[in-house]
Amino acid sequence: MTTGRPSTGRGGWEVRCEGVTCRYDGTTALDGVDVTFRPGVITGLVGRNGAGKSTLARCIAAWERPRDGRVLVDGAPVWEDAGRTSRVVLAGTSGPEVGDQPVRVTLDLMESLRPDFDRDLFQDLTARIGAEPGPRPNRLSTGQAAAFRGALALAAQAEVTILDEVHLGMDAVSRRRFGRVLLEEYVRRPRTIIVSSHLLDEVEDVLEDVVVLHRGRVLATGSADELRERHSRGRLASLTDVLEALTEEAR
Ligand SMILES: Nc1ncnc2c1ncn2[C@@H]1O[C@H](COP(=O)(O)OP(=O)(O)OP(=O)(O)O)[C@@H](O)[C@H]1O
Repeated sequence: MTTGRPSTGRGGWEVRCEGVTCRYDGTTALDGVDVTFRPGVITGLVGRNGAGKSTLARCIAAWERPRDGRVLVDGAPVWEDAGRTSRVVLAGTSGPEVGDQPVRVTLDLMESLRPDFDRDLFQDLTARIGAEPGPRPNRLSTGQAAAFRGALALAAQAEVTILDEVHLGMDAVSRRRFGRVLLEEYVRRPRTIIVSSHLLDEVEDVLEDVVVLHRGRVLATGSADELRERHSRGRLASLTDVLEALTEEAR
């Protein structure tokens, strides 16, 4: 797609980053990032601490405007395009919840901002993950809040869904259930999913593509299987092995 009008297909939208550069007072968080996330594919955005993953996630979701370059979602710039921003959802370590208000206020907000947000699906997802939403979001523990945000993001049924360390704080059972629910929802309604997590061993099985960031630059992209095979020495490499090898080479 190259027109300004978003496509209405249900398979998820392509995300293309062209020369995306972001700086914070002397720190270059992203340095000319050129990368494409394929539509309808689950891609892992991986990298060591400070690599720029969260900054890239925020640029894709139009929470942050790159100093240079641009992010194209479904072929057109995402920045200040409500038809696109409403269909790119980012769940991270902070979220859209209205902490000190009853949960229904957050659900009302999601319904007004996200065209395909489904309240019943949200309730169903929290039950499947085993995370009761509680009376108010600010009374949730770290892990409960993470599961709450993950369920909100999936219930938005957005064409582009970004999960940035959404697993952080979830206990092992919640992480396993969330992973299962993520796949079930993806199969039920395919969309473009970008997953950033340091728990690579736990998420790597669901990743089809991988983008490796290092010091604000793209070190490698490709299918997860290709990258694992390329870095295998006698035994099949894990994504942690791939990340270690690539970032050592780049030192
Ligand atoms: N608001 C900010 N102000 C100043 N520097 C920032 C800010 N946000 C990020 N940075 C810097 O930008 C760089 C990239 O940070 P970012 O959070 O995107 O990395 P990350 O890959 O998500 O890291 P982690 O895996 O540790 O969460 C880091 O050097 C970080 O210190």
